[in-house]
Amino acid sequence: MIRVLVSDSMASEGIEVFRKTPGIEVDVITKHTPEELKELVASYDGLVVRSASKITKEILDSADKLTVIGRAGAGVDNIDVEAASKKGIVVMNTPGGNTVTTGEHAIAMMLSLARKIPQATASMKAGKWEKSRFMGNEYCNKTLGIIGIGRIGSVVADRAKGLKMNVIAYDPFISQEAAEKMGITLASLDEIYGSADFISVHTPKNKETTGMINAAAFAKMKKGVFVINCARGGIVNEKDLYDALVSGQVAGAALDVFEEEPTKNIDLISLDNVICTPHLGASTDEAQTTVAVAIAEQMVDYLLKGEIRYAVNFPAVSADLMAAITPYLALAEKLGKFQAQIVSGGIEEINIEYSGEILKYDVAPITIALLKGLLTPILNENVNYINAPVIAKERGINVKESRSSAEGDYRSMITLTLKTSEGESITAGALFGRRDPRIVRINQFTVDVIPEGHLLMLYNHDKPGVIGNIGTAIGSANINIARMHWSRLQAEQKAMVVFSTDTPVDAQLLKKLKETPNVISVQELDM
Ligand SMILES: NC(=O)C1=CN([C@@H]2O[C@H](COP(=O)(O)OP(=O)(O)OC[C@H]3O[C@@H](n4cnc5c(N)ncnc54)[C@H](O)[C@@H]3O)[C@@H](O)[C@H]2O)C=CC1
Ligand SMILES: O=C(O)CCC(=O)C(=O)O
Repeated sequence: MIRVLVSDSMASEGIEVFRKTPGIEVDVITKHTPEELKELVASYDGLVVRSASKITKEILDSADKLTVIGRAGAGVDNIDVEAASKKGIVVMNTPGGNTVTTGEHAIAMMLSLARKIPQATASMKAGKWEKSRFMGNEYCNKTLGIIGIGRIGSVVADRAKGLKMNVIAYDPFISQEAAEKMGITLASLDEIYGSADFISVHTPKNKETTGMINAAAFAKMKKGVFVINCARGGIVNEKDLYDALVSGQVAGAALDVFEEEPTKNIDLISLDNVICTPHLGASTDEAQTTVAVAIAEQMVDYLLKGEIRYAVNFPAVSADLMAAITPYLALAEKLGKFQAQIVSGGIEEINIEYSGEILKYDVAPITIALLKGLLTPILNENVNYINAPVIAKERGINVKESRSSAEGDYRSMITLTLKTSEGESITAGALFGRRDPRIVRINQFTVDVIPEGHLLMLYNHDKPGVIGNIGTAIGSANINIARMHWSRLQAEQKAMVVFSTDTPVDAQLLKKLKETPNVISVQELDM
């Protein structure tokens, strides 16, 4: 039975998806300390979180069964994705499922902030009628500066335009053309700071954005600016924000997210000009149902069929793309596995050259399959599509992809060049009949080897009688030869032969083959 743990509160519709799937058992345990969670995850195959559970490396250390973590939402900064990848765990999220809801929350926060609605509500509930205390500001014709114009940022921009605001945005990863399509003017950060009356942050939290809105940024902003953060705590430095709010440089702040959650920064949230919500950006019935069902369906498909959708640590592969590239994935994995067994020395660089029809597709997953095949025979650890690139990086292996438009003998070809501490070695693979993997080149030799089962590869001097002697030795060891392919370099008087045998070759026969006259080297390969 496949076991899934839901460790944060999640809409019942999502839990139902797991419950009604035969072969899957789901537990919902939302109250736990980090130590308890660490103990819990050890016995589950899948884990669903929102933002409350912090999935650290320490927690993952005990997660030996875990193959997938699903985030019912967008941000995965509460998950140590690198540690998960290293363990071969897929991390998936549901981008888009709560976009509109969170964009609406940012707008609601902006409107409430400038019209002091929460403060006025609290005052009235305290029995007061303080009409002159809560003088507000109009939005019409004011400038809204959006930092990060992705999914949520663009919803905010769209709604703000409806409020007749002048919208400008900073996002180094969005082209002018894409911004124009959204009807938004791109600006530099300094231009935003210098001209915006409202600034709303919608970037992910990462090394570049952490602390991005700090004292230096506040100093550049227009005096009396309003700041809204419904993205992630820590993008706006809370200490610097406090100072800017107290000095009046910032007229007000609307915060949904905090450096620490639940926040202990009571000084900040107690300020009169701060309004706040406890990370409610995505909290609508609609969004929670959507993300819960989406993540449960994605996880079920992964756990039962190995289908990967919206993984943050694996390239996006649609069902159509997957169907088209599956034979290439198999070929790349075989090629990597073959090459790993014939090279010697520590691998320093891998160069993968793609040519032919394969170039129609995104080759990123094919490269990962090749790395998986290559690293599997070399390492004791369990290598999969998720951790293969991480392991290669950790081992200092430089992975290069290139594309060749040269017309070759095959519809598609993958050529793998390995640079090791002992030299360079090249193999190439192609598909036979568009489906069946073949090794078509081993260094200077042109071959046609089916990379399957037990292979025995011999280099020899190109002299009469060698193949006969080898065949006799194999036959006398009672090993049946299923296939045989040989190739020669006439000018160099060298040849190679690859046998496919029904059973593995033992050490005694290997020794005997190595001692056979004119045999240069012998290698057995397990495919
Ligand atoms: N408060 C809440 O409940 C929720 C918060 N979020 C948060 O909202 C944020 C945005 O989410 P989405 O729009 O879905 O993400 P997205 O990935 O669609 O958009 C993020 C945008 O930020 C831009 N960006 C990245 N680095 C930047 C930088 N240094 N400067 C300026 N722009 C930069 C990217 O190019 C991208 O366009 C994330 O932090 C996410 O975690 C998301 C959902 C709910
Ligand atoms: O699950 C939640 O309530 C928070 C959503 C969120 O922050 C996200 O999706 O990034």
